[in-house]
Amino acid sequence: MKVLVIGAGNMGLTYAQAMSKSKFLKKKDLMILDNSPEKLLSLEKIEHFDVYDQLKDCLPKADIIFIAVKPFHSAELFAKMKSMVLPDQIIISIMAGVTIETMQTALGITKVVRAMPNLPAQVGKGVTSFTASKEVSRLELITVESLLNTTGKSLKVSSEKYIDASTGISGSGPAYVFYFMQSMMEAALKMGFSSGDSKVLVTQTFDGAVELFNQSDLSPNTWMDRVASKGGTTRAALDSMEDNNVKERIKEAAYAAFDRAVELGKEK
Ligand SMILES: NC(=O)C1=CN([C@@H]2O[C@H](COP(=O)(O)OP(=O)(O)OC[C@H]3O[C@@H](n4cnc5c(N)ncnc54)[C@H](O)[C@@H]3O)[C@@H](O)[C@H]2O)C=CC1
Ligand SMILES: O=C(O)[C@@H]1CCC=N1
Repeated sequence: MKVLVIGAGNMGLTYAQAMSKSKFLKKKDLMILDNSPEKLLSLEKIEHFDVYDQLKDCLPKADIIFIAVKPFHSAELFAKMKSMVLPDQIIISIMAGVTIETMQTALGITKVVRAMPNLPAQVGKGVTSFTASKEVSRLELITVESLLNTTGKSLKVSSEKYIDASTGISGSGPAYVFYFMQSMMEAALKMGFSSGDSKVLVTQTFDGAVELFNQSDLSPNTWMDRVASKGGTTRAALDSMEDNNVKERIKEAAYAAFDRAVELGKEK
């Protein structure tokens, strides 16, 4: 089985590296294509896969084509690919918003998987939701799932609605966590801690809280109650967040990303 990754950016390169190190693919089974000269230069230093700058040299050899360019580059890319793609090739797209139907029409093929990963894939802790057109067989889907799992966990969803929805939760989600971290680091700095000390206090707090949560069946609400003493400091902080409707604002933000994913799918 040969896999071609188109777009060697944050996500494409992450997936290429994870797949190349997995037991599913041998070195020569993984190809990567980019059209940026600087990117191609940096790829030369990586030995795990063959690097290309022309579709005609790699696309016909691929069984699975992984598309990881920005959504606004997709139409131009599809136009170039259309005359070269073969009916049996499977497309896996991780582009936000771009629908299965759009890809089937633009490429003139039927086997399309839409997936939504996230950036922690870079450290093997990603989560990727995915769904497929009915033409992708059960066996092919098992192969696809194995490839997606090389970057962490995957979740098969029943329709594309949930791909757009998971974009608002897990796809964009790491940025929400970083937003929270940044806010806490800024508060620590304001309280007089050095930037190094602020980083230690905040990162260890996130790491420890997630670890605690993962090692139990308790809900976040229960854990909040364990931290908060009656009339104490944590309650003062949680009350301040409640007074400012922070929870509602976070939900709105997740919906803004969800809505934007749907919108991206309608843009030409
Ligand atoms: N960055 C993230 O956290 C996530 C990104 N995504 C999706 O992944 C996709 C890629 O995002 P990033 O990796 O962040 O973008 P990026 O900008 O880092 O990488 C895109 C790469 O595609 C290349 N490219 C553009 N047009 C091309 C073409 N016609 N042929 C070959 N290569 C081409 C660019 O040179 C660049 O190296 C996007 O569609 C995004 O929606 C999905 C989930 C998370
Ligand atoms: O911001 C974006 O559009 C992409 C999709 C999910 C994360 N990054």
